[in-house]
Amino acid sequence: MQTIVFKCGGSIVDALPESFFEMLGTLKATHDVAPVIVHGGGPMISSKLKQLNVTSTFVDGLRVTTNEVLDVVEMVLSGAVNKQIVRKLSVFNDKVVGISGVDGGLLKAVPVTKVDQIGYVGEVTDVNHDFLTTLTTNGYIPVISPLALGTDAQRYNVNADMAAAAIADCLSAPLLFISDIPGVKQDERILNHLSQQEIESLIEAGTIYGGMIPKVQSALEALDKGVPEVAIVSGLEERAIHQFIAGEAVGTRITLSEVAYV
Ligand SMILES: Nc1ncnc2c1ncn2[C@@H]1O[C@H](COP(=O)(O)OP(=O)(O)O)[C@@H](O)[C@H]1O
Ligand SMILES: CC(=O)N[C@@H](CCC(=O)OP(=O)(O)O)C(=O)O
Repeated sequence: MQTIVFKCGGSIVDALPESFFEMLGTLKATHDVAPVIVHGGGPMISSKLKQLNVTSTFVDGLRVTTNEVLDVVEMVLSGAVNKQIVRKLSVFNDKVVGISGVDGGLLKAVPVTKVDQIGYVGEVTDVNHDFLTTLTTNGYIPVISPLALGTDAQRYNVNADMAAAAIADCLSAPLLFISDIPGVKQDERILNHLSQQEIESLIEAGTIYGGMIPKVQSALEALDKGVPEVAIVSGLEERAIHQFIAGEAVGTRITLSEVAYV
């Protein structure tokens, strides 16, 4: 049985069709693939913060997270968004379990170091492999919200792309980023393939910006640690997800070095 990590971005969660949940919910039966789902919810957090009159800003695609912001992040991600995905998947599979990275010691984190004064933003240092594989080998589909535990019961807000990459690394599983765009674009053209060097120049040039920065950086980090395959696709392209499972070219495929795109 193969495991694949699917990261569902907050940008697309609400627009995902029923057929998407059916495909993921029946993946074990149809393809002998165990899905592990990691989700975001950035737009939903921003909208709840706005409603509560709490200001929040981003640095390089990461949300500056005060304790007040953290309360909202946890409420929205581990509450509303997580349970929405669990409910929609449960129509097609009884064994869907929604957890946050805080549960079962799933994700351990330390404060991020590459950005100053960003507050309670964590980077994952440890993933509980036993816990995850106990779930997947018993047929459960984990749906994971990206909060993590530090020392002294401190919670951290982890960018969902970074959490998904750490989980894919722990499971040595292919990683598919499901977003609201069909791939990384340059001048409105989708780039079918991106190497580390190309990514660095596109960030430098401002062509890759905002939430796409942690996505491509997490992809590179995952590949560097041995994750076999990483791609970015739109959640509205059902065929793309089937093609990824079949090992075919989809969306934007990311690799460390320049290789001929097959
Ligand atoms: N070069 C690029 N190509 C495509 N999208 C880009 C690019 N640079 C930045 N983006 C932005 O990244 C967004 C996807 O990242 P994000 O909003 O964080 O999505 P998700 O919720 O799926 O993690 C796109 O909707 C787009 O606004
Ligand atoms: C540190 C940080 O930025 N955390 C993210 C977590 C949610 C997320 O990553 O959601 P998307 O996948 O929809 O972007 C945030 O607070 O928005």
